[in-house]
Amino acid sequence: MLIGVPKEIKNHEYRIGLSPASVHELVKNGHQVMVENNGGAAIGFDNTQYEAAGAEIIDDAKAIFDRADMIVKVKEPQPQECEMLRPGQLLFTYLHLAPDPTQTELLIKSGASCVAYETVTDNNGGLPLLAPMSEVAGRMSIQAGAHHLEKAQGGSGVLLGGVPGVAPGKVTVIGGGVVGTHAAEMAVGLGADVTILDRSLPRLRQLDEQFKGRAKCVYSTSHAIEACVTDADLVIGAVLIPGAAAPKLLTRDMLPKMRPGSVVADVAIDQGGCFETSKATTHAEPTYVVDGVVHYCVANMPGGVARTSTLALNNATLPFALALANKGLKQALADDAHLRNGLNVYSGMVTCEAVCDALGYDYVPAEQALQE
Ligand SMILES: NC(=O)C1=CN([C@@H]2O[C@H](COP(=O)(O)OP(=O)(O)OC[C@H]3O[C@@H](n4cnc5c(N)ncnc54)[C@H](O)[C@@H]3O)[C@@H](O)[C@H]2O)C=CC1
Ligand SMILES: CC(=O)C(=O)O
Ligand SMILES: [Mg+2]
Repeated sequence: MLIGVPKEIKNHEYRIGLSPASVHELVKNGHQVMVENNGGAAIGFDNTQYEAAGAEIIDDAKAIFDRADMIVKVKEPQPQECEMLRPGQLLFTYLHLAPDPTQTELLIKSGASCVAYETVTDNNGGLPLLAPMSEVAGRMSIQAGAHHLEKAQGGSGVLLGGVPGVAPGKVTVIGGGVVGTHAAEMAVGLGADVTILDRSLPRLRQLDEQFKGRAKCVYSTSHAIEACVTDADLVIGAVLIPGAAAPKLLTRDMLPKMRPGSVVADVAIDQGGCFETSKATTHAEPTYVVDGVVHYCVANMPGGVARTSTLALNNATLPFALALANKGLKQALADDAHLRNGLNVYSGMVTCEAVCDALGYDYVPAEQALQE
């Protein structure tokens, strides 16, 4: 198969779909890989490393989109990238379609087959291609939150760990999945006073076992969320209903009850955000203020630590990229129900039920779409 890896074009996005090691693996399996000129240069993967791994360096994205059977990316395709996709071409990347009607429409129009990292599943009920970036974003959210609590950044001037004689800052984490757990571990590590809310009792039991009293584990109701949020210095939004738009759990009326300069970091922003007042921001301008509360809503947080993130993402995506390249889309999806769950758009049909629910499309199950 001829595989194309364009350079990412989203604001401050320095990750790349395939690392040199992944290219080497695909080439060893008999495939050809095209990488855009300097696609990984910003994170120390220069053209010579890709060439040594067997890739061909291509000057512009258009030539890659024109020729490749499969495009491997990181972020959802931007409008100009969607325009370059063509019928039958395979796109393997994050999509986050439920909150994004424009991208969904463009992918339907393209006729391409679009497999979304974030809806591929595993045997344990997890999302193996989302997990590595959730680990990164969860850990980063505390770093970002601590930074924006500083006065010079518009924050309240609270040090999360406190000092002897001064109580630590309070961190509320809404959603105790991968993002939430990694956020809580970092916050606990800094010495903060941490509360995690989740609506899954089995998950709360696991968290209780893991944190052994170092974090409070609370059942998520709107009443509990309001009590924890209004007492917090830093709130992390980390809920997910796979494929679907995030529920709005932190509502606008709670903001005036928070201490001015408190920070809310909505990691779930790529699914539309779980705070009513969230709107996506970029690494260049990560925050804005509503009712005195600093909002951090960067939709591609792992792009900020792009080298670590590219390596972590490739560890998870490579086996699936290999399966798609070795077997072709139809056979790879027929053989693996978990990978099949990643198919969101196929030949103009929307094959992810949660996306159809959010955007009003007729749902065509992947099995049915693939037969047409
Ligand atoms: N902004 C960014 O750069 C990044 C964003 N993300 C996003 O972060 C979000 C969370 O991802 P993961 O932690 O991997 O998901 P996950 O599936 O591991 O965890 C989500 C948790 O939310 C809980 N939950 C659902 N409804 C809830 C409610 N009403 N109250 C409390 N908890 C509730 C679930 O029980 C689950 O434990 C996703 O939207 C993901 O796309 C992930 C990586 C990077
Ligand atoms: C998960 C995601 O959207 C990201 O890593 O940017
Ligand atoms: Mg994202």
